[in-house]
Amino acid sequence: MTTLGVVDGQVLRPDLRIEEADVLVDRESGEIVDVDPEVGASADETLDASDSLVMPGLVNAHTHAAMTLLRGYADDKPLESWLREDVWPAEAELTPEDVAAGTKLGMLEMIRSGTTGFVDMYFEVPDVVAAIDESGMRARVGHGVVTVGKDDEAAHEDAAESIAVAREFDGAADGRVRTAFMPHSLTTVREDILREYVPKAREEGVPVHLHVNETAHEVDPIVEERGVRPVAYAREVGLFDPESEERDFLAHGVHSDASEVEALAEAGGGVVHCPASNMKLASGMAPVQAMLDAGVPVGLGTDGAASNNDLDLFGEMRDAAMVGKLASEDASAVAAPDVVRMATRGSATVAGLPGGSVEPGAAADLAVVGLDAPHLTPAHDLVSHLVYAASGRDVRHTVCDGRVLMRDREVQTLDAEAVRQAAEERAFDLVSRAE
Ligand SMILES: N[C@@H](CCSC[C@H]1O[C@@H](n2cnc3c(=O)[nH]cnc32)[C@H](O)[C@@H]1O)C(=O)O
Ligand SMILES: [Zn+2]
Repeated sequence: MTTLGVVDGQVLRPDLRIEEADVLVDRESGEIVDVDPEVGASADETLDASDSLVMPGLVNAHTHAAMTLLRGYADDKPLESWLREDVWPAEAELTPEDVAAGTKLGMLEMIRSGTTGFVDMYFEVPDVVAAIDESGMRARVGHGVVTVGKDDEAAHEDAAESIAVAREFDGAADGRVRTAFMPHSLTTVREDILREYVPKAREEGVPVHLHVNETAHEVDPIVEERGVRPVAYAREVGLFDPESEERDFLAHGVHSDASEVEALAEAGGGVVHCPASNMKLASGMAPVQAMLDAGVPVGLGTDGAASNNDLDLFGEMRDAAMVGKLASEDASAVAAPDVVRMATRGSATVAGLPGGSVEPGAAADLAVVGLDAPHLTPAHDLVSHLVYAASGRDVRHTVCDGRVLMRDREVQTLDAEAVRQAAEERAFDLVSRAE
């Protein structure tokens, strides 16, 4: 066994207590071996965590990583016109090389801000997987299916591709890549396609991930046409099936009513809360406290960088706490400990990825947050600081699967300058083709 010791720090334990301890990691298995004072000093490789907090690596449970290329390209519009007028026309011009460059930029940003795992819905999945392999991160990926505006043959092709890439890449990058079938949403994918392909996802043993109840425009047509709410309709086509071994999970769930929250809790369906995107597109405020109270598994996601506009989960934690209180009209709602759980174990659970807790036997996915900064002084309560005062820029080191991805704010696996330059050139070229 070759070991990594994260030494001399304070450690955020699964019950959210803070302990002074080292974290000892087996680099080969990628697991945490021990969490105890002094156990890291004699490790083969060490990371200094003095004046720092060692916490689980954050998990971004819903994003479109390559959309970093469209960061700041079209702002201040609601979802439907933003997608149809700006985003989809630009995405129609994307090449596999563009997607690889955008995904790398997104991962660079995530590693720098302490994120070790993410869920990605996009296209050109083989190129996305190759980029993930290189970065050392962990992810659940899928090909997003849209059938609006497509003829029968093209709709089937798109859905079949989503199933095919889910089959091919599950377990790639030494097991760090998992997959899902990813229909875009209940209103952008036809019913017959859902009914035919959800069972195929079951046969492959992969979960289903999609956008649900993001805006009122996604609810009304379903209620009008079918007389049932979107989550009930989703269950009719085979989603969120409690008998299935895989946990299906939805992004947003903003306009979920009490019956839908209850149904998700009962079925074990996961929700990825994306507060910044929901505020920026004025989609609404998700009933997150009600979901937590009902026992729905809730994780946290940034959504794409074009509707956020960054991939920093620390900002997302702050937004989740703030908008959660506003939505509940209750300052005690969506409290800091709930939010930290959401961004770590909650997201890992919903996404079905390892990680999310610092304890022996858990995946060695870690973020080390520097505490010697004015905005983190005094340290009355570090859980509070993580949510209300810290930002991704405070992260010093990032570890995933036992491997150091960032040491002393230098990313080790990707060439930061080259990634930034390539993404910028490709982004400018992309939008000039789209105009
Ligand atoms: N194969 C599909 C691509 C779907 S990928 C996932 C899609 O989600 C879109 N997207 C990004 N953010 C959001 C959001 O907040 N709500 C809904 N869709 C989004 C994104 O632009 C991308 O087109 C096609 O041919 O168009
Ligand atoms: Zn999305």
